[in-house]
Amino acid sequence: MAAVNVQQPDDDLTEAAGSGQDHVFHPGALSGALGTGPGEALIGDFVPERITEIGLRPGSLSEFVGQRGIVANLHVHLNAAKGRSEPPDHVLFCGPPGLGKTSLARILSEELGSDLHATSGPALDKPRDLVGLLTSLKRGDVMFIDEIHRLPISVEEYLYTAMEDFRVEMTIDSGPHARVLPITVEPFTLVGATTREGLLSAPFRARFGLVERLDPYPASDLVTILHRAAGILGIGLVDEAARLLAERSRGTPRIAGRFLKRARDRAQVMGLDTITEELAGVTLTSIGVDSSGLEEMDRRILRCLAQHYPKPAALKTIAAVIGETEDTIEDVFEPHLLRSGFIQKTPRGRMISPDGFRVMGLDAPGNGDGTTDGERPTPNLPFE
Ligand SMILES: Nc1ncnc2c1ncn2[C@@H]1O[C@H](COP(=O)(O)OP(=O)(O)OP(=O)(O)O)[C@@H](O)[C@H]1O
Ligand SMILES: [Mg+2]
Repeated sequence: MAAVNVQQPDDDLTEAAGSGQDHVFHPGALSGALGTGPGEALIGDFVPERITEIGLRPGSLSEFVGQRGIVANLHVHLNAAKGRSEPPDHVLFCGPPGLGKTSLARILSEELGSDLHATSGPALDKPRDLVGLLTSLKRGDVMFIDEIHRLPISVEEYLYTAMEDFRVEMTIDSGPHARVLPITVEPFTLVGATTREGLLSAPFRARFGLVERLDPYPASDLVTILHRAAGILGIGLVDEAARLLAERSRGTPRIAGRFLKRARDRAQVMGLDTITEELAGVTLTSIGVDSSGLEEMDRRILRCLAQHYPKPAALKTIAAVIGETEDTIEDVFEPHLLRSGFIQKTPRGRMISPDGFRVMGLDAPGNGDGTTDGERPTPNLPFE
């Protein structure tokens, strides 16, 4: 079993293992520690939430549901690299939060039978922070950098020679005594994950042999993911309930998993061993998810845009009004609102669409088609 070496605290792993930095995590230890196989946790057993999150992660490419094009590409590339006894090319996973980028990075190292060294862009402040990480890599290991778009430019440039030539240079001393020490790095695979591909510089992006973009999942894939997760959590889930939860999950497995866990809570306190459609519906209502899959924050954004109408609202304004960061609005909330056609991006800011007014139960002012005289929203621009 491959080990996971978390150089910097990584959400679920360090929390679940209750340790800090430089932790080597063996995925197989989880079920051992719990005294159950991953599918054997019963309702009422003490299974901390973050641990169940790890258990829900698909462990191999064959367990990874959906994103068929990406899975097929990874299969071909991994097998070809294994056949040549070479580490695979560097891989970049791009896409909105919760679609499976981290899961794929872990799967990659599992499939290679190599160790995963995980860190994140903001944790690497200076090139020096990279040296220890790079020199600890063994041949064929996977170095995973989450939020890679947040790497400082000096660290990014330092990575270039490591990625291309498997060597780096370290300057020792300063002034007239300064010496440059060349350091060789074992051939490795860098896996980067980003929710903001557009923020990566072109030379950096060009150094990844594979750039894979994850798309939101169709409801049918989410139904499969939910049934698998329900099996792991040890709760029954009728098909209609799975469909309802899937349809409200904005194409995102993480959200589907969250809804499932809330429905399981409700089933548990009611003494039920199966999530029915009715129970799923009550759960969604209780956590503020409406029939269009909108949550409270989405509604706040739409309310803010409706108040500005017919003027577009700048991202900064929306952030101030709803009390969220601009990044979170762009990464987490906006993609779904844009995809559903509830908002539009214009060159001067965001605008609510006629469908946006409708979903909020408001009358669209103006010409009835979302425009007022002299004001015509431009079509949605592609995601950044
Ligand atoms: N294809 C899939 N099949 C089954 N479960 C999945 C799949 N993709 C994601 N998940 C589940 O969704 C959760 C979130 O996935 P993951 O952490 O890999 O997303 P991410 O893209 O790295 O998100 P972020 O950008 O926020 O880091 C995981 O716990 C995993 O259980
Ligand atoms: Mg992630």
